[in-house]
Amino acid sequence: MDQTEIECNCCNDNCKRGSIEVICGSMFSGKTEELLRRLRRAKIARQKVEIFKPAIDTRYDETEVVSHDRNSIQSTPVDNSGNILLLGYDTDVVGIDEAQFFDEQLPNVVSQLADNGIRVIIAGLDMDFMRRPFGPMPQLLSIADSVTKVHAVCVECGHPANYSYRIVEGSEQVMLGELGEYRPLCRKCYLNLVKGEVEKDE
Ligand SMILES: Nc1ncnc2c1ncn2[C@@H]1O[C@H](COP(=O)(O)OP(=O)(O)O)[C@@H](O)[C@H]1O
Ligand SMILES: Cc1cn([C@H]2C[C@H](O)[C@@H](COP(=O)(O)O)O2)c(=O)[nH]c1=O
Ligand SMILES: [Zn+2]
Repeated sequence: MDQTEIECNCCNDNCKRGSIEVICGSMFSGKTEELLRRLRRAKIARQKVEIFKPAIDTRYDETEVVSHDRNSIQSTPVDNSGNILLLGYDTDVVGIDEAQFFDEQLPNVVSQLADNGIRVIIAGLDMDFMRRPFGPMPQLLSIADSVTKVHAVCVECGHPANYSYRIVEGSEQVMLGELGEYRPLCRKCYLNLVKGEVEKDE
C-alpha cells in the first residue's frame, strides 16, 4: 500500500469509497511526477483512469500531462471543472493536474466524484509567485482526505524550496512558464530577491 493511499479496514479490496488526494508545492517540486506515479500504479492495478488538465496549459503538449523531466501521460484538456464531472463519472480514478488554474467549482466537482466512489488525485501549485493562495487550492486542501506537500531544491542555496519566484516582468497571476520564467527558492533566498527588487525601485 502506498503511504499516501487511505488504508481500508473493512476489506482488503477496492471497496469504492472514494477519496480526495492533493499533491501541492512550488514549481519543480515533483507534483506532476508524483501524480503520474500514482496514476501509473492505478493502471497497473487495472483500474479505469481518466486524467484531466486545464485547456490553457499548453506548455509542453496540447493533450498530455508532461513533467519537467518530460515524463508524460495522455489526458483530456477541459476548459471548466463541470466537464470533469461529465467525463469522469464512469471511472475508478480521476487525475487532475495544474488544479490552480481551474474555476471555483472544482472542490464541489471533486467532492461529488469522491462521494460516488471515485479516487480523485489532484496536483497543483498551492501559492502563486507572490506567495498568495492560488485558485481553488485552499478549498481543495481543506476537503482532502490526504495532502502531500512536496519541495523543490532552492536554485540559490540548495535548501528545500517552497516558493516559485518569477524572474520576468508581469504582475498577472496567470503566466505560463518554466525555468526561463520562474525559479524555485527557499524562504531566505525568496525574501533576499524580493528585498533586492524593492531597493532597485527606490
Ligand atoms: N530546482 C529544482 N528542484 C527540484 N527538481 C528540479 C529542479 N529543477 C528541475 N527539476 C526537475 O523537475 C522535476 C520535477 O518536475 P515536475 O514533477 O514536473 O514538478 P512540478 O509539477 O512540481 O512542477 C524533478 O524530478 C527534477 O528533475
Ligand atoms: C508561480 C506561478 C506559476 N504559474 C504557472 C507557471 C506554470 O505554467 C504553472 C505551474 O506549473 P508546474 O507544473 O507547477 O511547474 O503555473 C502562474 O501562472 N502563476 C504563478 O504565479
Ligand atoms: Zn535558498
